[in-house]
Amino acid sequence: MARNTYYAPKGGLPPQTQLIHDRAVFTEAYAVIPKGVMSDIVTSFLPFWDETRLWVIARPLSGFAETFSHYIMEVSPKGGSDKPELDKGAEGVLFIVEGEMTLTLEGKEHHMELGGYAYLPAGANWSLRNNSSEPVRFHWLRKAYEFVDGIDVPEAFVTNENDIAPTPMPDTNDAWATTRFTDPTDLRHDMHVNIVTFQPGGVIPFDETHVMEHGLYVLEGKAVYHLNQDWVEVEAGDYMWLRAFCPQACYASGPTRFRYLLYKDVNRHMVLNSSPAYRGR
Ligand SMILES: NC(=O)N[C@H](N)C(=O)O
Repeated sequence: MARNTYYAPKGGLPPQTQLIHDRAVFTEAYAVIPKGVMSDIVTSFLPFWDETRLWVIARPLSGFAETFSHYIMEVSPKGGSDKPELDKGAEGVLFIVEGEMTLTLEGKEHHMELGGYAYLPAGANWSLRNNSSEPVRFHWLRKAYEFVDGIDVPEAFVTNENDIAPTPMPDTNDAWATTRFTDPTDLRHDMHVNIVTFQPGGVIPFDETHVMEHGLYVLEGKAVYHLNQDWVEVEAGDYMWLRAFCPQACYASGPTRFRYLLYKDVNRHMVLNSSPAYRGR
């Protein structure tokens, strides 16, 4: 009689549930990085950050299209950085999802906790420390700021999402609203990082198809998202990354509200191939 052969590697196979639920997708139009794959084996580290690890969930890829990078940072007690950003041309947003930390920005200390949001203009002078006894987890979105002659660089600010009233989308019975951290008509800003909230059953009822790229990190709830030609189920902890013009719609499919942190690039000309900037690409 044939004997059984065991192929399982020493560490064991992933549990069956994980195989079923991991829904990672990478296409030319979009990517989905489910929370299940943001595990210990895909962490990164950064120069001049102590007691810190991170998950890089978006980065510029082709040099033509993707404008931003997005990290999930985890800073252990006493960790942080006195030299966090090495690129003087990079602006950033920090958004706290767990724990607390001290941000020193242009010489002023800010205690930041859940829902805390900081805008860091290109060239800002900042450092960060976790003085608490628990890890702090936050999102860090970065983009090369597109300077424009005659337009000032926006000033730094620190706030909390709870201090900002969401703006409802017209004609949605408040089922769809956006917490805006910057004024959409303020042309100093070339990126927006907002929070979009749907009440259960709320929808984006048509395929939005637009020039802005997106990074969407699901903060709460569940939904079915239409991405290009596919319907994808997403829930809290999942990430989606959409290239320019990727058609997108959704409906909030769970019993609780569905919310995500949304990156988009805004308010700037496209680089044309007649431009000297193009030749560097
Ligand atoms: N997928 C989205 O939430 N898109 C937004 N309506 C937006 O483009 O601002």
